[in-house]
Amino acid sequence: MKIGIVGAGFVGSTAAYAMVMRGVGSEIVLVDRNGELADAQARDILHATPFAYPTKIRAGSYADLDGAGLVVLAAGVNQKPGETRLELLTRNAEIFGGIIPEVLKAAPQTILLVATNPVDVMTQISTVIAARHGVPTCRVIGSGTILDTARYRALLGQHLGVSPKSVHAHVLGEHGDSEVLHWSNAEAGGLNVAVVGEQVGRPLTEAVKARIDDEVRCVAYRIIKGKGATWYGIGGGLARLAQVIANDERALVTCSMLTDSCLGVPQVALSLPRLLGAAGIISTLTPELDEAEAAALRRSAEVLKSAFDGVKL
Ligand SMILES: NC(=O)C1=CN([C@@H]2O[C@H](COP(=O)(O)OP(=O)(O)OC[C@H]3O[C@@H](n4cnc5c(N)ncnc54)[C@H](O)[C@@H]3O)[C@@H](O)[C@H]2O)C=CC1
Ligand SMILES: CC(=O)C(=O)O
Repeated sequence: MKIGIVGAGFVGSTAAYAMVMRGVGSEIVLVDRNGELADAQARDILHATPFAYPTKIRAGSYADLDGAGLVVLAAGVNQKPGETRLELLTRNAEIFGGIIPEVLKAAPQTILLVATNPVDVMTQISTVIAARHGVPTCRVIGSGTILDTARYRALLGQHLGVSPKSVHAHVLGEHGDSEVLHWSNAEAGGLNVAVVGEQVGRPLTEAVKARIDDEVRCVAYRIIKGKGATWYGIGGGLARLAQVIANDERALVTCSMLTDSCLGVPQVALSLPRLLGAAGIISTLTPELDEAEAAALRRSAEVLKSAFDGVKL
């Protein structure tokens, strides 16, 4: 599959690198308004191909996205220290208004995978713009909480002393401050993580749960304070989503998509467990939530809906 990446900064270039290291895609084209940057990133990543997979990678223009089955959108501004994702909205919405028609002119059949923040609202904006070009909703995907879910699994695995790959736990709702860690259904080895914690002698006390919640929800602010931006986690997550699509895996992932109704909130893009394959999102699962989780998810949906409703399109 040919993959395009628009935005060759930290996120776009790391996604390309992670795809090459995983052998995802036969050809990758990097597009950026800073052509020199895109070219430099492509050349640097090309030099890693002998250690990974023989992916063809180069910089190009929008026209070079012709035939791409997937285009990752990672262009736009990122957060400065202390800034929330939602504060990026006006600037990035304007940028997407210019980018998406160009992408779809070259690759009308492509799946769009949005990474730019605030990713859920940007996914909803992309869905509206893409629909004007005949693209169905299921082909506009936001990376959503793929990253937060990875953070959650990594921290749970670290606490329990088990591989994060054996931990099945999800973050739902916004990729951002109002996100919801789904504790009541988090499991490892077929058991609830609370039971696993007791059995391995590493109980998930309220204090431990609060620490994990805070780290998942707030770690991006800490990383941005320390190194200016985040890129490895999301780069890995975007490569994984691209792999699922390229291989038609029908994997269940938490990612964002415009959703008809979430707990009574209509027409909102947010993350839920979604079945993903070559045609995009095939279906959505309704999670079993306790009362507090359901209330938190509804609040998260309301935050996103009200942010989207404030956008002029
Ligand atoms: N969804 C997620 O989990 C995550 C999302 N992000 C978001 O990803 C986005 C990109 O972040 P970084 O890569 O760190 O930023 P960056 O500044 O390193 O890269 C952004 C790139 O977009 C390019 N660009 C800007 N306007 C453009 C246009 N009109 N056409 C083509 N290219 C354009 C810039 O030249 C720049 O190279 C931000 O919105 C950031 O908040 C970052 C981390 C995680
Ligand atoms: C920046 C961002 O969205 C993250 O690392 O979660």
